[in-house]
Amino acid sequence: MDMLFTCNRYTANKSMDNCAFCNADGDFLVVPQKGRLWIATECGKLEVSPGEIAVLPQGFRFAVSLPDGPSRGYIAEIFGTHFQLPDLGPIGANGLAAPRDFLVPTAWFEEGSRLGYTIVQKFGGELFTARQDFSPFNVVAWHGNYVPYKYDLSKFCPFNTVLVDHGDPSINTVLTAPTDKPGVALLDFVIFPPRWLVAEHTFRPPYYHRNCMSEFMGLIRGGYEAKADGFLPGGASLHSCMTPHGPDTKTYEATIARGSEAGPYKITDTMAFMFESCLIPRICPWALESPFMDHDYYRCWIGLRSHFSYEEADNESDGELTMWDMEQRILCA
Ligand SMILES: O=C(O)Cc1cc(O)ccc1O
Ligand SMILES: [Fe+2]
Repeated sequence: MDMLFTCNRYTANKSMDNCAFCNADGDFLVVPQKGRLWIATECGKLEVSPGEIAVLPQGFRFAVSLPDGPSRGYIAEIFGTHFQLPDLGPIGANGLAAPRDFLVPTAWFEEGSRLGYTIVQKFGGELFTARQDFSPFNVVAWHGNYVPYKYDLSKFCPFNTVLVDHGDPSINTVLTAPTDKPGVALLDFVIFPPRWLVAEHTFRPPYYHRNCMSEFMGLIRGGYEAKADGFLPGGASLHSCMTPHGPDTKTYEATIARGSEAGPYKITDTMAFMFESCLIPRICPWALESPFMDHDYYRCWIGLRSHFSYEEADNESDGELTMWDMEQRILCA
């Protein structure tokens, strides 16, 4: 199976009744934004609240109930590989998402006949149905580690710069679906949790950049540090590879006004995330034609002006050659 991915938003106003779903194509990573999900799986039950995530691996049958009524959120789907914890590299043994915080269900089963029970199976991108007269949730015990699981994002232990410069968002990777190329992900699930900003002489919000990855972002709670206006919980943005982006004008001006000596500052009431992929996504007509598409998004950068001062700059390198840094991955302005 080729390594592919999809990014989706879901909305639901009705619990699944006498039916279950199964994805034969790939794994789902579910990010609820509003309303809890009670997910019955063949391995047992998971209750997943906004602020938590669930992974439903390829091939598991599951049924979702909505204890809080209408619900919405985001789903990433990956094909050809599975999610794993990122390699912590120089961070060492502790930090980011800890293995002990990933929770799996205990076995749970139901007995008795369930007439006309429907299994909806996604297979090769198409949906098929099958009828049976019993519940698929008749597994009394299981063992192994290929299993649905959930994770509470508030358990994440963020790392960040403690002196200067803005770290790459990969420092906040919760789960990654790797490719064969080290450091290049089919899909990284990255979060932007509440945390202290302490960097000095640094533009603290996300830098202006364009890069080789495609960035689908969502907001679970509160606001996002790079967008003072317009990015609301439940919304989504897509910056495909090499599309320039960065903080909106309001965020930029407020940051510059604080100056380079801004003291420690805690970002609170926020939980944004990113599905980041090395592949270039195609946007489906449903999304392109949505009445909720923000055709004025570009306006968030109108009025950006340079605060660069030629007099203060070191301009001694006129015409000189300098060493090429082969590691350069991101273009920042
Ligand atoms: O574009 C974004 O808002 C996401 C992002 C955040 C960050 O802190 C650094 C790079 C990046 O792409
Ligand atoms: Fe970005």
